[in-house]
Amino acid sequence: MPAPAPGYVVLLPVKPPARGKSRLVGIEPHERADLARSFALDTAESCLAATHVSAVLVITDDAYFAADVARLGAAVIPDGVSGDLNESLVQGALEARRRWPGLRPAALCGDLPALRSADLDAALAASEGAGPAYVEDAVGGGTTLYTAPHDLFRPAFGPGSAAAHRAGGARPLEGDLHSLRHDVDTLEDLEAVRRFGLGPRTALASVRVGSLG
Ligand SMILES: Nc1nc2c(ncn2[C@@H]2O[C@H](COP(=O)(O)OP(=O)(O)OP(=O)(O)O)[C@@H](O)[C@H]2O)c(=O)[nH]1
Ligand SMILES: C[C@H](OP(=O)(O)O)C(=O)O
Repeated sequence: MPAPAPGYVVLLPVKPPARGKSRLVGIEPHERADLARSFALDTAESCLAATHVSAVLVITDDAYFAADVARLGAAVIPDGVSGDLNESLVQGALEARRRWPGLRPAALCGDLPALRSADLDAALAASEGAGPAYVEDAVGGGTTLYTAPHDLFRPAFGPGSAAAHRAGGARPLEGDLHSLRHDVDTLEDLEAVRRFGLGPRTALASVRVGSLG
């Protein structure tokens, strides 16, 4: 009989919304921050609703955002190394291991405002097994999810991250996983994910952005 699937702790890094999502151009700074914050809260909520997710650990240096996401039920820690996403994820994984020793870490981008819990569950179920695994983004070349047992956890997010994860021994997860592959960097990306169903905060925030209406 196969061993039972491990539960996962999602590590969700979120740049302070007032500084993140700089490629959302042509809107006011407060509108960009409102969208960035909404993307991350909707992503967190979808993670918390996933069957294979037993905990969500948000990594952020924004105290206001930390309070908002904690109200949803996520745990929160600050960046381990400010400005270094991958090192902060490594430190987040160490903290996750201390808090939840039985859970496998999965790093997920916080800009998936149309994420469906079913897609996340499908990816996590498919990542069972010994080695690291990742989900390539819809554009190609980037990564939206990376998971590995603690001893092999070496995230390499950033430009060319899919190739970097592959070079590090991770296997790409196949399948549609549409809502999980579509991270939102631009307003065009936001339009593209509407067909999957925007999370509630993002839907409202996009109505508040007059130029999107
Ligand atoms: N905690 C933390 N999260 C980060 C950091 N850099 C990026 N992230 C998060 O990692 C995920 C992927 O990053 P990007 O798509 O590059 O997001 P971004 O930096 O807000 O966007 P751009 O300004 O367009 O580069 C998003 O959830 C970001 O909020 C960091 O230094 N610390
Ligand atoms: C974090 C990065 O995402 P992007 O900035 O390309 O959305 C990646 O794909 O590794």
